Amino acid sequence: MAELIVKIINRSANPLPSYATADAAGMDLRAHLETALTLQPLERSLVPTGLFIELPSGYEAQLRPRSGLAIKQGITLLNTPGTIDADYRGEIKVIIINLSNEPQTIAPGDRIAQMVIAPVTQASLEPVEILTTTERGHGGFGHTGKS
Ligand SMILES: O=c1ccn([C@H]2C[C@H](O)[C@@H](COP(=O)(O)OP(=O)(O)OP(=O)(O)O)O2)c(=O)[nH]1
Ligand SMILES: [Mg+2]
Repeated sequence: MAELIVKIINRSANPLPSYATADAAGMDLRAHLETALTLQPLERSLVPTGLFIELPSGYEAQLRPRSGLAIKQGITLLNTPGTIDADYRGEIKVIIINLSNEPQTIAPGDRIAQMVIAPVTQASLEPVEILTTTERGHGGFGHTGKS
């Protein structure tokens, strides 16, 4: 696999994110918190990571939920996938929300999300009057049925 260099500053006491297995797609991000954070049902919070990255131009970082947190605690990312632009120099923060019926607690250092680095394609828009005809046409939103 091609190696891509991402510069990183870590202002937290947590270890740097890393790939947990040989072919893991994402690196887990940890909460940079002083004290535990409890979210009431449907409450959301912007959780700092203490991490600042510099991506090469032409790449983004996507912040995605962790499935274990989602199924066990109903915690997900409100804006999934969160987008970290290559020109962003601020702290990476994670917007978590508690979609369970009970209060849920995040402890300092907990792994709250995963970060996937992905290539970006920027497009040029070409204004036209007519688009090409297709079999699908305007059909969408369940147009082809369920089974
Ligand atoms: O979950 C997220 C989403 C975004 N960001 C940072 C990095 C990203 O480059 C910047 C802007 O994100 P986005 O474009 O999603 O937010 P916006 O509401 O459009 O803000 P802006 O007007 O600053 O682009 O905020 C995060 O730290 N966490
Ligand atoms: Mg934006």
